[in-house]
Formats: sequence, C-alpha cells, structure tokens
Amino acid sequence: MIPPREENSKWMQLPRDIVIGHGVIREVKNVCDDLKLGNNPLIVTGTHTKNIAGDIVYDILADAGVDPSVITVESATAEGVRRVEEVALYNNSNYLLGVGSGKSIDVAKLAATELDLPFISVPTAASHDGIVSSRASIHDGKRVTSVEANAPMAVIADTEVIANAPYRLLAAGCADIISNYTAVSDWELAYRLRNEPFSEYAAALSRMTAKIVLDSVDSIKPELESSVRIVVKALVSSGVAMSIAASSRPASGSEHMFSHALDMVAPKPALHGEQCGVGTIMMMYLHGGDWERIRNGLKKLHAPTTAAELGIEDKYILEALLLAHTIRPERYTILGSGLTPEAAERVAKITKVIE
Ligand SMILES: NC(=O)C1=CN([C@@H]2O[C@H](COP(=O)(O)OP(=O)(O)OC[C@H]3O[C@@H](n4cnc5c(N)ncnc54)[C@H](OP(=O)(O)O)[C@@H]3O)[C@@H](O)[C@H]2O)C=CC1
Ligand SMILES: O=C(CO)COP(=O)(O)O
Ligand SMILES: [Zn+2]
Repeated sequence: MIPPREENSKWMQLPRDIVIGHGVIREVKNVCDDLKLGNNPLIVTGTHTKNIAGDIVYDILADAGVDPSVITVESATAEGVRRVEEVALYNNSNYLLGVGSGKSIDVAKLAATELDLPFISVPTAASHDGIVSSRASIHDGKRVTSVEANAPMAVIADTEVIANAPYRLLAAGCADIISNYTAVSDWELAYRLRNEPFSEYAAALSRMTAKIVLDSVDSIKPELESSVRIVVKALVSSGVAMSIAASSRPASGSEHMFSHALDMVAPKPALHGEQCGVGTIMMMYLHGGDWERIRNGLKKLHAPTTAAELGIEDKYILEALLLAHTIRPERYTILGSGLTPEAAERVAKITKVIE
C-alpha cells in the first residue's frame, strides 16, 4: 500500500535490507529468507541483463528449492507492467524481483505495487537513483510519467556485476546524483517563493550526496569496483533523501524537467542521467551558481556536457528548454513560467551545450 499523505504526519518508506558488495548477488536467497518472503517469486529482467544476472538469480533460488518464474521486459510501458501483473497472478507469485537496469526495476516495482506484493531491486547498473526509490517511470511512446510506487523491500547491488556494465551507465549515475545540486536549489526556491513543504534533512542529505560524488570524480574510473561502491552508496543515499521527503523533490528539479522534455522531443534520447547532467549545467547557470564546476566534473567523468555528446541536435535542446517548465507545472523551479526563446538560446550557448 502506498502511504497516505496526511498533513502533519509523515510516512517514509525505506528498504529494510540494503546489501552492497562484491558477489552479493549470491545472497539473494538469504535476503528473501530474512524478509520471510514466500516460495514463489517472479524475476523481471531485461533482454541483455537476463544472461548477466537474471539467470544467476534464477539458479540460486531454484537450487535452494524455490520455484521462480521469469519474464523478460523490453521497455518500461504500461503494457509491460500489465503483462508482468498477468504472469504474476497466473503463477501465484508472492514477490517480485527486478533484476537489471532501470526499465526492468521500474516495471517490477510498479507491478508489485499494484499487486500489493513485496519487491526486491537487483540492479545490474548504477545508472540512476531509481534503483532504490519509491518512484517508477513509465513511457507511453510520447512522454515519460513518474508515478509513485512502493520502495523496494531490499536492494542487492553486486559491485562485481555493476563494474562489468558499460562505463557509460556508471557515468550517467554520477550525473544523476550531481543533478541533486540544482534540484535542491529549485526546492529551496519553491519553499521561499511558494511556501512549498521543505525538508531540511532531505535537502541536506541530497546536497551532501552530490558533493561526495563531485569531490570524487578523479577516483571514479571504468571497471573499478571501488568506483562502483562510491556511486551505489550515493544512489542509495539519494533514494533515502527522496524517501524522507516522500517526493522526488530532493533529486529532481528543473534539470530533470529538461531531461523529461528531451525524452518527449528528441528522436533518440540519451540516458536519463546523461540528460540530467547536461540540464544541471544549464540550470546551475540560471541559478547563478558555479556551472563550470559541474561541467568540469562531468567532463572528468567522461559524461556528456554538450548536445553533440548526447547525440542530440541543438534544436531539440532548445525545444526541451522551452517545454521543460510545462512538464510538472506544480513543481516550481528556476524555470518559473518558462524561458523566452532568446533566453533559452543564451543559456545553452553560454554553457557551451550548443554551439
Ligand atoms: N524510478 C525512477 O525513479 C527512475 C526511473 N528512470 C527510468 O529508468 C530507465 C532508464 O534506466 P537506465 O538504467 O538508465 O537505462 P535502461 O533501463 O534503458 O538500460 C540501458 C541498457 O543497459 C543495459 N544494461 C544494464 N545493465 C547492464 C550490464 N550490467 N551489462 C550490459 N548491459 C547492461 C540494459 O539491458 P536490458 O535491455 O537487459 O535492460 C539496457 O539495454 C528509463 O525508463 C527511465 O525513465 C530514470 C530515473 C529515475
Ligand atoms: O530521476 C529521478 C531522481 O533522480 C526521479 O525523478 P522524477 O520524479 O522526475 O522521475
Ligand atoms: Zn534522475
């Protein structure tokens, strides 16, 4: 059940078990036992990640006498969620495991929420903080909708598996965390101008997490498990900030609205974290903050800082900048009631996102 929102009361959902480390995927049965889950799980995995981790989870559970079923998802759509729910109901599944990247985790998370079943997140990449959060993003071909869901009961993040994922995914995860800087600035602005509910604890945790990652860019390298540990811990910490706030506010502001807008207008969007990173450079400029520090940090991480590096034409960057404020009108940000075309071009050019 998704917690109710009474004024003056707070219901935070946090994972109970968070297991991070080399080879911890092999703890999956122990985690399920710790949570006293049943004997009939459904593993929701992706077409690439099935071979990488889905099959390992299946074998561990099957060897331990559990009777798992498996379903593969190709995209995070409402249709995909419905298909998972049907298979779970047909198999009488008593919990779901999302084993893979963002889309498998989101589909499993939302299906589990709708079926009122426990959900365990087993990420194969550290590409964004959705691996631990209580939100799921669903795509309908034209737009992405972020919906409330139950937080995972457990997160099992195997640093060996994640270190073997394409480095691009890890750099995207770092950029998603660095974007907390502008998300928190937007939230503070909304608190000051609109008296929006604000949590100092969530904001401080979110900002500190972004600082740790930005301060660590020189230590974050491909195929290095110590780098993965830094990023996974940051993603967990950012997820906890969202749980404390009972909202994605601490980790999603104008830079995320820009990324969601790009998902709508760009023929071939880049990774979520990559787009948020580029959005953070521009939104930091609008906030009057140190956008060059953000840009330099992303460069050191080899994350995209320009439209060309995102593989997106300049005109879509400008279109997304003009659309961004309409994405979530109730979420006040530095974009206010929208940029003029001239202002959009100026911010994109000054920050070197477009030429
Ligand atoms: N819930 C939330 O709060 C959030 C949700 N999102 C959503 O998450 C999705 C993006 O997630 P993201 O992870 O960036 O991208 P994808 O889910 O699109 O995954 C990117 C690709 O990486 C592959 N992959 C993952 N792990 C490995 C690995 N270890 N080795 C090789 N390939 C691997 C995936 O394979 P495969 O095909 O098997 O999956 C997939 O092809 C979007 O739908 C976005 O809207 C984004 C931010 C927050
Ligand atoms: O991506 C997120 C935080 O990093 C979630 O934010 P949204 O609520 O914008 O989907
Ligand atoms: Zn994000």
